[in-house]
Parts: sequence; C-alpha cells; structure tokens
Amino acid sequence: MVIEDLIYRIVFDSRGNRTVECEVFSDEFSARAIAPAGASTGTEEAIVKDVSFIDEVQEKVSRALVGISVFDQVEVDETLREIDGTENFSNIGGNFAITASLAVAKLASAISGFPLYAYLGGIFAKELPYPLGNVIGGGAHAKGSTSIQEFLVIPVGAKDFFTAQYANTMVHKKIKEEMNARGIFSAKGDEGAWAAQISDEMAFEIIKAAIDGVRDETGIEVRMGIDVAATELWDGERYVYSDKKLTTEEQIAYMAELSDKYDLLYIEDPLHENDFEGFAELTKAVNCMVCGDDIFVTNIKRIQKGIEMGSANTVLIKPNQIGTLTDTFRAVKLSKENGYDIVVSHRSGETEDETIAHLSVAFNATLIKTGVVGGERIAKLNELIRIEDEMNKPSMVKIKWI
Ligand SMILES: C=C(OP(=O)(O)O)C(=O)O
Ligand SMILES: [Mg+2]
Repeated sequence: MVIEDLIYRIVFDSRGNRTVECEVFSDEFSARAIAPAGASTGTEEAIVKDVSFIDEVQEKVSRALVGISVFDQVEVDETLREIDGTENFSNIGGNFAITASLAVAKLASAISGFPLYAYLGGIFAKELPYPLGNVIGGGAHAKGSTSIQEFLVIPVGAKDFFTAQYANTMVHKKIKEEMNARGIFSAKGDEGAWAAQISDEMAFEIIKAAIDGVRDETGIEVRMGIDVAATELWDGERYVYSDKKLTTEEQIAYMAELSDKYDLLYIEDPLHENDFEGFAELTKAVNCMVCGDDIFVTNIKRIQKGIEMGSANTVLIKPNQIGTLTDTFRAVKLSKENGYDIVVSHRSGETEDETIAHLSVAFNATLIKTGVVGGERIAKLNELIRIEDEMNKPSMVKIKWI
C-alpha cells in the first residue's frame, strides 16, 4: 500500500495560533497529524516554517512522498530530510515535516489494523507511563506568575493510569481551593496550570498542602517535580528570578536544596541549554530524575554529548523538536541504551492531536508530560485511558527513582 495523496491545511492551536495539519491518503484510508508549538523553545530545535508557505511545501512534500509504501517509515522520513537538505529543516520546516511523518505512521497503523502504540511498539508494549501533570505555571507560559516555568506532580502511588490521572486532577483542584483560601487570585496559563502572582516558594507550599490532602483522602502518594526552563532565566551571566539572581554554582546549589526540601522526583532544564557541565554536576549531586529538554532538543548529537559528559539522566522527547518519527525513535533508542529514562512531552501550544499518547506507550516512556486539564491536554490523557481499557492487563512502568 502506497501513499496516494498528501495535503496540508491550516488549523488552530490552543493559543489560537495558526498551525499545520497534514492528511495522507491510501485507498479508502486516511490519517492526519497536527503540529504543536513551543513558547520556550530550544535554540537548536527544528525550524518552524510560517504557515503561509503551505502551497509551496505541499507541492514539494507530496511530489516526494506519493508512491512510497506507507509501511516504509524510514524511507518516508529520509525523503523528508533529503528534500529539505538542511540539519534543522529550515527549508520545508520541522512543523511541515513532523506532521507528514506522523500522519504516515498513523495511516500505516490504520491500514495494518493495529493501534499506533502497537504498530510502533509491538506486542510487548504493555506498560503505561505515569502522567507528569503541570499544576502551577509561570515563566514563558504565564508571564507575571512564578519564575519557575512549571510545577509538576507525579502520582507515583497510583496503580493504573486512570487513577493516576484522577489523582492529578484532584491535586489541580485542591490547589485552586488552597489559593482561594489564601485569598490568591489565579487563572490558567498556556498548559492549564494555575498562574498567580506568587513566589516560587509559595507555589511549592501550596502544592505540598494539596498533595498532602490527596494522600489523606485517597492514600495515593503524589511526588513533585519542576521544569525550570532555565534558558529563559539565564541573562548570559546569572539566572534571574523575580526575587534573586544566581550564578551557575548558586543555581546548582539551589536546585539541590529544592530537591531535598520538597523531595523532588523530577527536575527539568535546571541549567541553560548549553551548560552540559552544570547539568552533569547537578546530576551527581541529586538522587532524582534530571531531565534535559532545551539542552537535548530530541537530537542524537546533543544527547550523545550529554551521555559522554554525564549530563542529566532523563531525556525529554518532543517529536516536533527534531522533525521526523524516525529521528525521534533514534533519540529514544540512544537514550535508553545508555540508561537514560525518557519522558514523552506535549508543547505549550497544542491541539486535539493525541499521537504522543501512543508514542509514550510505544517507546515505553517513564512519564508523559501533557498537562492535567484543558481539551488539548485531555485529548492525550483520555487516549491513554482508552489504551489502558483496550489492553489486556497492562501495568504501570516501574520508576527506578522511587
Ligand atoms: C512544554 C514545554 O514548553 P514549550 O512547549 O513552550 O517549549 C517545556 O518547556 O517543556
Ligand atoms: Mg521544558
């Protein structure tokens, strides 16, 4: 079965921005994928091409891909790389490339009759990731709120995915109650996390109260994590918070202190995107997941450098950072072969596209980072609930850090 037709159309994302959707056709089958968009993007990410180039890109991509077998994902992805001709997809755009790549995988899955997680992950893909839920947010996702971009929760005590997501929704609700009780006005940021004019310290305290409440009511243990998105704080010399400026050494000490004080299970981007040494120093100093997002950008060259230097122990996987499913898979493979955990992640600008739910299962991710509430986040979380329902006796992944 070959790709018979490929079209792009412009649709909208959760921030109301225009984005591209790719739809591919073969026989009576069709499948589509939509590009998400970041706000705190890594410098080395695949380039996002303006949607106004849609006709030109469609002409190039469809001419190249029509006729290729829907089951030859590597050929499809290498062809996308070839017609682009650059490392970072600056020609056809990573957004146009990833949507074609994922749409073809979804088409192949539809034709094969296997759900995408099974088509990609095989019959032994039977473990579900824990949801890493964003409950309080600031930084580039909600200016005027906290300096740390994301305060995250992981319901490690839940025995199944449904209960895990349920626990995260309880924490999210309790945080609102806690803020109301303290007279703090809050609204929602880009990812559905609560945004408020509070200090980072206050955010930790509020979340602690909320997860204690959930434990008392349900017996489920919930741990905390953060995405500092430190590149956004770095001014070239220091990390600039609303209430302090820290040197690299002070930043590392601060991260270690937070990890101790709040028993953090997860710290993402604690240092700026080019500080491989700082990442390595912190990874040695703490006993939790230290995850690289902007530093690795799902790119095997940068992940390889991190592995050699001992930077981080976890890799954030965002398919649109690298531009094809094949390169995403290579990033996952390299990370895992070297003992790194992986976390499959949404972007702050999202849509109803649920593909990453399947990727998280196919790739046996430890966590899926995709918010807690909001239609575009719930699309992925509910898909995981469906996957759990449809699987015969799935289990949750074992988190080696607990
Ligand atoms: C999801 C994130 O944000 P963005 O999509 O804005 O890069 C992140 O930094 O992990
Ligand atoms: Mg991040």
